[in-house]
Amino acid sequence: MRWKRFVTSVWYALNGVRLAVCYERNMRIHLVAAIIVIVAAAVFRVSKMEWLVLLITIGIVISLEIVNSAIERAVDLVTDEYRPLAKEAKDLAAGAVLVFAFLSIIIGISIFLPYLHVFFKNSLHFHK
Ligand SMILES: Nc1ncnc2c1ncn2[C@@H]1O[C@H](COP(=O)(O)OP(=O)(O)OP(=O)(O)O)[C@@H](O)[C@H]1O
Repeated sequence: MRWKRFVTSVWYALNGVRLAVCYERNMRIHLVAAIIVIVAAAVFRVSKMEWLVLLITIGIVISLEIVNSAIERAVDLVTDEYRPLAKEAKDLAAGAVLVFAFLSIIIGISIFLPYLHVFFKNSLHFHK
């Protein structure tokens, strides 16, 4: 049955997400950051377009972290000895996460900065 195979593969994929959340410290850091960003976006009532950019960014960071974890496991499966290629594979995968995590900080700052500016300006007026 085709749908049964589909449900099984979704189940395995969800297990992959569970493994990343349970065993990867960096994944938990990304999740905490994502929750903070989502709460801030709701509080500041960012525009629909900004919501989309934030959600895409969060999705890419989390997906990259899951792929990075998969590569780490695949490398560990091949060897537990010191191998220059194993190092390169792991460092390259980690580099991919780092590049996009850095970009996502810039995206977050450029979206929230105008809202923070208005917020602090208004609270200064309120205290005068
Ligand atoms: N078999 C290996 N041969 C050579 N260098 C390795 C090997 N395994 C890991 N390394 C190096 O050590 C670093 C740390 O490896 P480790 O397996 O602890 O993963 P990690 O990058 O610390 O991931 P995490 O922090 O998510 O556990 C790697 O980034 C890589 O530079």
